[in-house]
Order: sequence, then C-alpha cells, then structure tokens
Amino acid sequence: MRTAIIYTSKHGTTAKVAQMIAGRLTGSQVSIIDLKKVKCPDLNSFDGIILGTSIYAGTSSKTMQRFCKDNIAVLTQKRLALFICGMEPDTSKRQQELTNAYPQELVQHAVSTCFAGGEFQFEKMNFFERAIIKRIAKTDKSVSDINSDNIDRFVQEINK
Ligand SMILES: Cc1cc2nc3c(=O)[nH]c(=O)nc-3n(C[C@H](O)[C@H](O)[C@H](O)COP(=O)(O)O)c2cc1C
Repeated sequence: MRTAIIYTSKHGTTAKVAQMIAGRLTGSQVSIIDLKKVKCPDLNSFDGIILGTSIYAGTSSKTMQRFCKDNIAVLTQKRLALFICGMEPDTSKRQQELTNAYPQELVQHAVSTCFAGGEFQFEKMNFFERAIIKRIAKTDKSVSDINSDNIDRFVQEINK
C-alpha cells in the first residue's frame, strides 16, 4: 500500500501533523507532499491519499481547494482521508469547518476525517494576524493544542 499525505500549511503546524500521521501509519509506504512545493503530484502512484489543510477565517487554503477541484475524479477513486488544523474552540463549529474545507463529494467518500487541533505561533504571524488573534483568542502567547487523541483515532480508522 502506498499512501500520500498531501497538505498545505502557512506556519508549519499542518506540516507537523502530517509528520505525526506518517509516523503512526502502519503497513504503508508513505510520501509527504507539500502542495506549495509540488503543484501537481502524480496521484496514480498512490493507493491511499490523506489530505490536510489549515483553516484561516473559517476556510481551507485556496491551494487545497483548487487541488481538490482539479483532481476530484481521481480522489474519489482512492482510499481517502481528510484532516484540518485549526484552533476553533467550539466542537460543532469544528465539524462545520471540516465539512466546508473539502468538496462534499470528498467528505462523503472519505474513510475517516479529523479535526487535528492547531497552534498559535505568534513569532510566525504577520502584524494583522497577531492583532486578529489577540482580539479573538484574547491571548498574545504562542500555544500548541494539537489533538493527539483525535489523530490516533483518525489513523486507527485509516489503518483498518
Ligand atoms: C489570522 C488567523 C485566523 C485563524 N482563523 C481560524 C479559524 O477561522 N478557525 C480555526 O479553527 N482556526 C483558525 N486559526 C488557527 C489556525 O488554523 C492554526 O493556527 C493552525 O494551526 C495553522 O496551521 P498552519 O501553520 O499549518 O497554517 C487562525 C489563525 C490565524 C493566525
């Protein structure tokens, strides 16, 4: 089984989560692909595809949205799993972010989906991002809230 974890990340958290998932997958030869570096990965080389994107202002990255749209026919032929990284505290909104992040067809086709949590890395934010997070999250401290249990459950379902 060959699996690709294809992700987009702005400040590096989704890349970190992609590595965590890769480390927990069993029985699979795993490639981790950053969509910003590899624009058109050859999906034919893989049996399984795991997609990951971070959420900003409620939406997934434009790069991931475009990739899903361009490759939807192939992606629905693969064993597919989807995750997002985000810091939304409300559980029902997290679920909404997940279902909005990817085309409905892919969400329905996925064997597993996951809200993997996220991080605020103030040192990597620009002026505007810092101001927004200070106002919304009422903090100016970097914080890591990657949800290891959710990632475990996600990988267990993929490993089945
Ligand atoms: C300006 C800004 C807006 C954000 N908006 C959201 C949001 O709407 N929902 C959410 O769940 N997380 C939001 N986040 C949190 C990010 O998704 C989180 O920092 C994530 O770990 C970033 O991952 P990345 O480094 O891979 O891009 C926001 C973060 C920033 C800096």
